[in-house]
Amino acid sequence: MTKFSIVATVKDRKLLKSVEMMQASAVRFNSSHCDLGELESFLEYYNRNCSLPLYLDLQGAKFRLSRNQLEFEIKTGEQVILGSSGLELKTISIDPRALSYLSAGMRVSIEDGKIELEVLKAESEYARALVLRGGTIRAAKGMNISPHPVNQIELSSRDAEIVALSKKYGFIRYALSFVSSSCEVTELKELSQRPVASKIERELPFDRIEDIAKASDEIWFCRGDLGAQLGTRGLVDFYRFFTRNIERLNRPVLMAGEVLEHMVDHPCATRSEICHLVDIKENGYAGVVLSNETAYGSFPIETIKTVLEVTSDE
Ligand SMILES: Nc1ncnc2c1ncn2[C@@H]1O[C@H](COP(=O)(O)OP(=O)(O)OP(=O)(O)O)[C@@H](O)[C@H]1O
Ligand SMILES: CC(=O)C(=O)O
Repeated sequence: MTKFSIVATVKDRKLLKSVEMMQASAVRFNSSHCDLGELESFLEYYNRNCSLPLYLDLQGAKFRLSRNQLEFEIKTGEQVILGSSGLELKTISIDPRALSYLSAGMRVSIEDGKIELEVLKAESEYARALVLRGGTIRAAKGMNISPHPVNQIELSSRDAEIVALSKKYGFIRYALSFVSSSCEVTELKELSQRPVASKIERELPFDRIEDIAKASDEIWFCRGDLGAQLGTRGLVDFYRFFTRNIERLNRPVLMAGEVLEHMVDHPCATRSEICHLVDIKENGYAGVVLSNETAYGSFPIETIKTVLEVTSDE
């Protein structure tokens, strides 16, 4: 029987040795959180020091706040600016592609729904929004409007540059965010000649997901963004339908997003997390992708240990 995969996200080189010693199956590094120079030096180090496969996560069609965004708190009930303006309000610097889609009344979610805004007024350079649920604004965090308005048909120039600098490494594979068609995946595979995991992060007709799977080596079911796109009930309905049809995809499918989220700041998982983890395995998922738990959580090694303990066949 194939081993249940554990992909551990890291944000720098510090955890690599321990992740390898814990027998994780692969490492994930998100290219959206660093500049190309930092990425190159991380890859050089990885090449010399880690023998696990490395998924390089590409932004694809996903919207994010700017990497230069300053950190600050926003409070429920206050107004903020999205984009840039001279108004005396806190300014959240968003993906320029997103601005043209904003209109009054639209909901904007930041960091998988931790922060919620409602657009009050949209201009060409900026939008004014009311904070419905406050929190801390941080650089490069994901942003969602639903339904996601961008269907990418080719790689962005930044993603193509990342592929050009990374594909020489034999340990590299790619995880492509917000995929909506098989042609994006085919382009990436042809350009890189490397395996590609397609991240399902928005609702798509199942036959489209089947097409994407045919072009991909692996599928990741990404609950963080799916939850922001679909809301609670929508996520549950999509998850149930997807899971019942998982065998039709004929590819390994990994579960990503809040797998053992409680362990970001607690040494143990909740009972419901561990029971759900074993259900995921029974339902045909081939593994999990750990995100916050290993990227910045306080108990990364304990998290990997817990997944091993719950999912091992012995
Ligand atoms: N290279 C990095 N540098 C700094 N912080 C990072 C880096 N990689 C991850 N992080 C931090 O860890 C968090 C989790 O990383 P991860 O890539 O799983 O999340 P994400 O930004 O929500 O993207 P995705 O939705 O693609 O998972 C990030 O939001 C960020 O705060
Ligand atoms: C992992 C990821 O991208 C998500 O859960 O949205």
